[in-house]
Amino acid sequence: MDITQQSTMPGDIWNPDWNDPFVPTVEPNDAFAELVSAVHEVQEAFTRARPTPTDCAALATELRAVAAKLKMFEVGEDDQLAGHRWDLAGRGQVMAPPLRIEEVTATTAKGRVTVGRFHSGRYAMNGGVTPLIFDEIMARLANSAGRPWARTASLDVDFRAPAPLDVELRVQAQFLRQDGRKRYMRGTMHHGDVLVAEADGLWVELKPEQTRNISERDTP
Ligand SMILES: CCCCCCCC(=O)SCCNC(=O)CCNC(=O)[C@H](O)C(C)(C)COP(=O)(O)OP(=O)(O)OC[C@H]1O[C@@H](n2cnc3c(N)ncnc32)[C@H](O)[C@@H]1OP(=O)(O)O
Repeated sequence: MDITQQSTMPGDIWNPDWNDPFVPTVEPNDAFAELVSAVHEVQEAFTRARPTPTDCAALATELRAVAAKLKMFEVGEDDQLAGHRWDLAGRGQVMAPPLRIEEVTATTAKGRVTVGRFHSGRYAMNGGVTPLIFDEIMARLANSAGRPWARTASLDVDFRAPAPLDVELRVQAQFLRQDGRKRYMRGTMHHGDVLVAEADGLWVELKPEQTRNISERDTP
């Protein structure tokens, strides 16, 4: 796939016309999506395993061989695929929980996420993972509807109930108000009817000199 075309594809959430109905653009033979899925499988299998020392050594050698192969394709951050595939859950960023954002309006965003043991604290979602999910959905909303770029200035998360693993959680964000360059956002995460976490966040619109490193491909 030609990565230079990524920022203009219909499913690109930063596209200025993106308030049109969201159409995921995963292609039938999407090899990069396959690779992301394979990395996720490694992460989950690694987390669940208790290999012997001999097997650890052999596996480390195999994984280093994979890393060496990937290094042959290294590009600059603007050109990498990970994090730039807006149509994939988690944007193809393998550290991120696989949040699938399903709907964004000018004032609301909705998504779903299921995490496994890789993102576990102890029989529940790790407390550092929940803010990752809120940051992702609230940042998308903060930067939607053609608004100029803003970065997260503060994110305050309240953990109301353990967030279970291996089941779907619903995540929502709401644009509360704008005050000059400040955009106030609110987020909630539910398992069924149970509120598992909620968040308040502040996004601050960037001044021109603060957008120097933002690539053309990421500009709404
Ligand atoms: C590549 C682009 C990606 C963009 C989306 C990706 C989402 C992200 O994950 S961003 C990564 C995490 N966030 C960051 O790295 C941001 C780091 N921080 C910064 O860059 C700066 O502090 C930044 C831009 C947020 C604000 O700095 P600056 O522009 O100098 O703000 P400043 O003029 O001091 O303050 C503006 C207003 O915001 C308020 N404010 C700023 N920070 C805070 C804060 N943490 N808490 C409360 N209020 C704050 C100020 O009080 C001020 O309010 P008022 O206008 O009423 O006086």
